[in-house]
Amino acid sequence: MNLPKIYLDKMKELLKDEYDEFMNSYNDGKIQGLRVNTLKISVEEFLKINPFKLTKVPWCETGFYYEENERPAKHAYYHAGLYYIQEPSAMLPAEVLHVESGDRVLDLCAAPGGKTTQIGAKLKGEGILITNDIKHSRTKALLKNVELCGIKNAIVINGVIEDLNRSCRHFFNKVLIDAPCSGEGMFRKDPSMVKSWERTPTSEYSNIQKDILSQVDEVMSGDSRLVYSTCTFSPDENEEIIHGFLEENIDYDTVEIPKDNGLMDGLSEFAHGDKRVEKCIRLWPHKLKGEGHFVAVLKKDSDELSKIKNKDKKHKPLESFSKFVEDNLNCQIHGEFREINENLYIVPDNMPNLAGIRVVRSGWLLGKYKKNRFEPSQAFAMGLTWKDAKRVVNFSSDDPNVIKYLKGETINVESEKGWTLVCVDNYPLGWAKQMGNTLKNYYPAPWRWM
Ligand SMILES: C[S@@+](CC[C@H](N)C(=O)[O-])C[C@H]1O[C@@H](n2cnc3c(N)ncnc32)[C@H](O)[C@@H]1O
Repeated sequence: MNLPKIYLDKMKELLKDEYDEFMNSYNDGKIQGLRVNTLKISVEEFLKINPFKLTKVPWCETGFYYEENERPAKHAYYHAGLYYIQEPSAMLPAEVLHVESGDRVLDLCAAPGGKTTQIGAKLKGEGILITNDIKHSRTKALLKNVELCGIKNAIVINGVIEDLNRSCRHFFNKVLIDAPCSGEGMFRKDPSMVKSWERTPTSEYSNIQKDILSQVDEVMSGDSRLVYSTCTFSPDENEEIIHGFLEENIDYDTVEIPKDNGLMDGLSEFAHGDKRVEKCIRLWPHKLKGEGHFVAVLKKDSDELSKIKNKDKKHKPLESFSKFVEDNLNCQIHGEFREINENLYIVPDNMPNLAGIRVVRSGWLLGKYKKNRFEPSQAFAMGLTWKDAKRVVNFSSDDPNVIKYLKGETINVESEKGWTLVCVDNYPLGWAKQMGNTLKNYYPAPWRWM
């Protein structure tokens, strides 16, 4: 691989006698992984039906390596949201955020949603996840991944941290900042990143990182955890940033994470000798099977209280939704219903007032009111199980009808008239409507198999 001299010199200074070992890692193949989505299936059940050759990622209980010749994104189980494809070192930040069901979590730099989908699974539908990206175009992929994985308690927004300072003051007990960075850990996986590295100095990223961190305390509750991560090796975007943050924020300290399986300490010599940064984690490609990452876990300890009151408002959905449930489902849908522009949602408990913020999605989108009818959404299908629907058409993963359905084509099968949940091996893919001998396809156009 052709790497810029200035980068190589920097790595020599950083790695000293490990430099050659690090450089040799560029000759290895890229490392690829998938993470089982436990909102849909347990790891144990997945391993029973798994069609790939997998080996365990040591630092993530749901993470697996797959072989270079496998194509898990082309399998029907991917389209049923049974797993998310994620580079293995990128699985660590959400693991060490220690999310528990019921937490109030912010994922600030979230698109396309690798860590958000991991956090969503850990919340198990309880609590709230506000997931944000500054780029509106990137929130589309984020939203799709939230829906595909069946996450019901996420609010997807498009903004910057200042937008949340008022509405979510001291609200979150877990915050992840997976910061924009110079991406030096991506060179092996995506050599085109080298060009963008050459165009943009690391100082441009470190300014953005400092700016984000200078405002994060406003949204953190008294007793809370902050994880900062990057996929770059550059200390000015890693240890130095954490050192600067700790100097400015006396309520915070770094948290020790057990470092086994090749996880290494942060480098204090590049942070004015600040020993606190040694508790940070470096994932080096020559020390473990991963492309590379930096992760800092910080704990805030102060007695600030969340300013958010629990609004105990219950809205009733319109009759046409109740009729849809009665006619088509075997289950009841519970939660706080909210109607926004003829769309019906269930919003997470304790949802803050996000007035003035560009909200892309407010929780679980159930569907749309069309005149006197209710039309269910794709997100609704992805948040159900096959047992919830009165009419199910179930294909096995090697049935050609699966691809036909994912391509948006009409399928010839006979079943009872009405809304039907189309499944692969009992895992929902989306809606169709049985009419005569055909299933009219409601798989959304932007999701279709190309
Ligand atoms: C490293 S990527 C995030 C990857 C993501 N966490 C994942 O796991 O899939 C960084 C993201 O931060 C976004 N970003 C850049 N500056 C930001 C800012 N000031 N506030 C919020 N997001 C920002 C970028 O658009 C980009 O999508």
